[in-house]
Amino acid sequence: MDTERRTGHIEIRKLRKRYEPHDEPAVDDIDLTIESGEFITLLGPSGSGKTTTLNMIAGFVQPTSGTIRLNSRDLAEVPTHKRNFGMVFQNYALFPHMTVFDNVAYPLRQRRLPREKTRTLVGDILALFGLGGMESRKPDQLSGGQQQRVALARAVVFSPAVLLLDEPLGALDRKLRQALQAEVKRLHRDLGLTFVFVTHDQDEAMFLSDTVAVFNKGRVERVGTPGELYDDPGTLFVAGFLGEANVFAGSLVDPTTYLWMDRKWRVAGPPRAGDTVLVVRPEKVRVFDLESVPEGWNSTPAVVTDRSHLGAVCKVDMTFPDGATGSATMPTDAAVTVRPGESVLAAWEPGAQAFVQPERA
Ligand SMILES: Nc1ncnc2c1ncn2[C@@H]1O[C@H](COP(=O)(O)OP(=O)(O)OP(=O)(O)O)[C@@H](O)[C@H]1O
Repeated sequence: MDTERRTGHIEIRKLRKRYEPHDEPAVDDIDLTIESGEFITLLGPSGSGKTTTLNMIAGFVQPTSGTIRLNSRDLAEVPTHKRNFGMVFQNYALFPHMTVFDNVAYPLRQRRLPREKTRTLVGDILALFGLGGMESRKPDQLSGGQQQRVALARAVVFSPAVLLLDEPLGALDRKLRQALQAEVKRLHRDLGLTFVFVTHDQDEAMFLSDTVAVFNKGRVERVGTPGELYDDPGTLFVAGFLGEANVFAGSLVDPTTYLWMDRKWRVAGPPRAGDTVLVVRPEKVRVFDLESVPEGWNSTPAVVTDRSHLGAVCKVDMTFPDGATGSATMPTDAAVTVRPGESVLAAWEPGAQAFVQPERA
């Protein structure tokens, strides 16, 4: 079987990159399996090693050690142009002197496809991207969004095994970015191709991906579906990077009781070993008058510092007795009447809290 024609299944094992002369590796022994046809996003802050990882998959950067396999084949000796990967980057990198048609036809001509076949494939893919009728324009006669559509069309026209995307929408304004996100998602559904997408934008990652791999300081801190990572982030870093979290660092006194300051809270399910920090998402927190918390809920006193109307939701910012800040969000019509300066009880159901590992040094 011609393995390179299949949609790509990628296996990354003990992959490491250390750039000379730095001591700290940019990518530190990561393991990651990318399923065939999956949309995976490498998400993390600037400098966490996402682009280095993508560039090692692409073949632009030589790993210091470790292996990358595509459909079981070790890519160590396979040069970039033989990996059969489509690529899209933030800066469109279209050929400025070529027309839209020639830009998109370029990878097919390189592969010496017959002229008629090239014409058909380019026509089909331009239609898919809503670029019909623009064949003879040059890139500088297109908007930013259209240029990025051409770049996407060029990256998938030759049916690659995998599409690699490095912050492809980073240069676009918010509205356009959202429109293109929807197109990228549709494209993935239509093509059934493996997508590996790099971003530092958590909302973009959550919206697009089947699976998110969260990078922190050169390591993959956690891998899961957006829902899994949000509800059970596993580490304090992931809890804070994917959404907001109220953080309480106390201790488990017995399997059903968590002690924080002088508060004793109920534990719904026993935490995993090492998961010592309790986190609660703001939308799980409700704010009550003192002494009126529902039976069985966990609660802490708090002082309201701000209340803001965010359209669909209302956000209440608070300070807790340990001096930490936190928040609660609730539907605007939940009739919250609290005012800054007021003392309240912030409360949640035990099932709504999660336990995570503290931040690693
Ligand atoms: N060519 C290079 N030479 C030396 N150091 C590099 C090189 N490329 C990246 N680095 C360093 O490796 C680390 C990881 O960078 P990388 O670009 O992979 O991170 P990233 O998560 O993609 O961040 P960003 O979103 O800012 O690109 C950083 O500390 C960076 O400074």
